[in-house]
Amino acid sequence: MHEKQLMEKQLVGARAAELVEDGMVVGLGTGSTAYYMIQRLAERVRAGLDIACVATSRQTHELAASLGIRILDVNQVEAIDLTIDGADEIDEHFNAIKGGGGALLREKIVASLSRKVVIIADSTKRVKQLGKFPLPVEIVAFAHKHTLKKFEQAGYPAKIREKDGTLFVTDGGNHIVDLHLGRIDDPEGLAETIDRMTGVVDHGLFIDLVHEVLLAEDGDVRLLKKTDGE
Ligand SMILES: O=C(CO)[C@H](O)[C@H](O)COP(=O)(O)O
Repeated sequence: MHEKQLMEKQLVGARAAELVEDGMVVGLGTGSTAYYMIQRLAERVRAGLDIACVATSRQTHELAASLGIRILDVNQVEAIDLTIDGADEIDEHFNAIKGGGGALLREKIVASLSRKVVIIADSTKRVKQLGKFPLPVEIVAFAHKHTLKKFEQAGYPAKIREKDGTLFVTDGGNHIVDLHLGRIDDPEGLAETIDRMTGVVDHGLFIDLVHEVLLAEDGDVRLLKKTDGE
């Protein structure tokens, strides 16, 4: 990772933690940008901020709990006031690709339960068109080779994700297929097509789930709102 990108992640992560208010139920995202948000949030909790959080991955749960942040099971909360999460790509319509870290399913569930979703992004994440970043799709382990083949037969260059020489396993016990599409002309249509495929649990296309983007750019942070026509 370039130094500039790292600094932007730190900057935007720390700034995002300031969006959290006393009494909120907060959804904590996953990834390196979320890491910096959680670090700053923990400082605020130690200084007296009273919040409860739900985590989008085991990794985030462990990190936040180790820093003294109160984590609830998602079934214990009625709703989530604010979720702050990273993204692999975010376009002008606030559609995103997520799941680079393999947490897309819980991330999408938590986002769908949230009153407000804010994506925290370094400047490399903002794109005109989605698709350069491989689109992660979570598939069940059963018959995964056949599901992979179906993606290829449908014309989507697909690669099953591996980690340390074995298949990557998500928090839900599933596998991930990364679709190397290059560009996605119709995110909504693609999302519907993938949703219909047997063996698919969910995919990393986040359509109409994001309300705001906190974007690091030129050494500063800008809050973009969907109502701005973004
Ligand atoms: O979707 C995610 C994990 O599943 C992450 O939010 C996404 O990969 C961005 O990660 P990072 O902040 O490390 O660039």
